[in-house]
Amino acid sequence: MANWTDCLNFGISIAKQASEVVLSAFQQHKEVKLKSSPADLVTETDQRVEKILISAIRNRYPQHRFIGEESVAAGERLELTDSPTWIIDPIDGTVNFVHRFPFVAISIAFTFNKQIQFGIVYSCVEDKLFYAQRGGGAFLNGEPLYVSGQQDISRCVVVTEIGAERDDVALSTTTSNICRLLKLPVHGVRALGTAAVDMCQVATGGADAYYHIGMHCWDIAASAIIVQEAGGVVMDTDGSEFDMMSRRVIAASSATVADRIAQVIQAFPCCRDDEDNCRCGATGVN
Ligand SMILES: O=P(O)(O)O[C@H]1[C@H](O)[C@@H](O)[C@H](O)[C@@H](O)[C@@H]1O
Ligand SMILES: [Mg+2]
Ligand SMILES: [Mg+2]
Repeated sequence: MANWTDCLNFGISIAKQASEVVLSAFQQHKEVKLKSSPADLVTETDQRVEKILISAIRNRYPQHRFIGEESVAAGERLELTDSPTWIIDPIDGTVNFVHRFPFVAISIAFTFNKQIQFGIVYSCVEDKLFYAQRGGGAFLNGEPLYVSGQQDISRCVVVTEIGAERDDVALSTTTSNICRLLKLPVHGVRALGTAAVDMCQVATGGADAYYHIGMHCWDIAASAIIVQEAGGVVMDTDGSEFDMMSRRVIAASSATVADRIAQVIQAFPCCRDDEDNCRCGATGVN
């Protein structure tokens, strides 16, 4: 059984180093480019942080492979193999970063044999380091994390996102899902603007569930294992097993709450991340 602890520790150290780049740019003016929609932004800092992370990892682990949000956006093929693979979102919450809304994270997941072995989500402005290794528990700044265990949907705070998809079908599905949950009722619905930090709230017990349709593997792969190792449940919105490439996810404090949300919400169609002609994450931005 391979032990990836050295990779995890290296990942944490480079996430903290890279966050210095994010924080030094946070208050500065940013040049913004558009990707898949007018709400899907990228800055030079996103691209620079991804290059810093990948070159540092490649230098230490030359045989490892990468799936990086901005590399895919620049046209690199997205292919998950059995090889050790780093799945990187250099800035999760780029809209927040551009607007100086203080929830931006570096998200790094690591897979082997296509199974997530560890995840790191570093919320830079908050200085909150979430991480988990398979079988080793979940932590926030070194303290163990546990989900709320809530079983009653009417006592839940649910986190979701109004993503970058702004076509009529996505918007009507997204808003009707929120209305259906509010009518159950749930205690509240929240959105921080970063899928990774949203989902980590479930691991802390501060939220009881998170769901999203349309995000990408790099948005949620790290936080998925953090929720699982905190005792939570992660699955597809249709109730099937979690599939990080499907662009649909429910993370919850319990299977009861996850199943209830799967009954209530609907998904809009979007191509899989690993679909060859899926151009949702890539727009040839250089
Ligand atoms: O900020 P990025 O890395 O682009 O990720 C966001 C994604 O683009 C949005 O569609 C989602 O709604 C956010 O939750 C992601 O964090
Ligand atoms: Mg993201
Ligand atoms: Mg990003």
